[in-house]
Amino acid sequence: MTDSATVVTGNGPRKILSNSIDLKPGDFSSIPILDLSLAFSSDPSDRKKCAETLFDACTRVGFFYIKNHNVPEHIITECFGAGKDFFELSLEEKMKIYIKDSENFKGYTPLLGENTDPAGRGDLHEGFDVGYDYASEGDSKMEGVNRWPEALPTIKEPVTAYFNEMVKLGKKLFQLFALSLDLEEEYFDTMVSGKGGIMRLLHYPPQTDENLDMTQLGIGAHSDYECFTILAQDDVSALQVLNKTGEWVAATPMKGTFVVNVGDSMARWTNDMYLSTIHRAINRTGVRRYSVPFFFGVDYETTIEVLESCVSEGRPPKYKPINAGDYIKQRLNETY
Ligand SMILES: O=C(O)CCC(=O)C(=O)O
Ligand SMILES: [Fe+2]
Repeated sequence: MTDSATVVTGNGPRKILSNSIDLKPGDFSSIPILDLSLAFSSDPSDRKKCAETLFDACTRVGFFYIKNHNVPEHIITECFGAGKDFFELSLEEKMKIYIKDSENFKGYTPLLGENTDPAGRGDLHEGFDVGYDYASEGDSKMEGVNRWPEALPTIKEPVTAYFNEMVKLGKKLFQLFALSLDLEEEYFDTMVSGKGGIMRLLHYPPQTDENLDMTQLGIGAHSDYECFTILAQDDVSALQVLNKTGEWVAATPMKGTFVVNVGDSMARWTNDMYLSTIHRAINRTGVRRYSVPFFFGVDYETTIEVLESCVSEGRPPKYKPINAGDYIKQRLNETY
């Protein structure tokens, strides 16, 4: 195994310095925490202060925790419960809604069914993908209904409730991103109906040291495609974030928080001022791990173009305008 590797991102290949399994402190050795109670304050100067912390986190790390996010605890617990029940179904039941039988990337991905890192042998997780639930109408690029397991219809309600909470929270975060970029707080409002959200229930079985191999991780090194991801994790540690010196930093689960990270689409909007940081997950704990990432982006008809506030003489636009739907669909096609 060489010490460096190349990770394919939505914005081109990126060389990473360290391909080792070890965790070490590097240029950032911890992930900042954002207190969202300031973002919910009626005082604009509180919201601006929160946006400044977000700016620091996005330009320096690309990852941050959020606390005081206002998502009711029971909605999160019930969604994790639905995930556990789903993954306990037989493979035969789960394969009835196999993601590759769907034209719009909804349904089940079995173990090793996905290969986040093209150099890897497949990811050691299984997943269930859910999107905005609207009947086929209009010409949106990712239109379509969700696919629920016939044998477990009860999961629809808690999963949908969680999805709707994430849309609410995501819209709030978009306002904070706008403020942090010196835009009107409402700048993204008309572009984020929630239809550009993708949610995944994930299950990572434990990996023992004997079968641990750099070509087969829980999820291989990658960047996310959308604007940002809101991740709920249980209390089992697995997520690691790559810093600029090539070292992996653990995003240890913290009670009452979500982990948020910048994705490739936001990197484009911001001319790479905001970092779409590479990350991976390895579950070496000996117990099962469950997580729920929610990838939030602008509606698929939106044009993603470098924001004026992120361009200067010394920093000309690095990216051409691109249609959000085409961009995301292309990335999903590369993964599945
Ligand atoms: O499960 C995790 O901790 C991370 C998942 C992730 O990075 C992804 O699905 O893109
Ligand atoms: Fe990710």
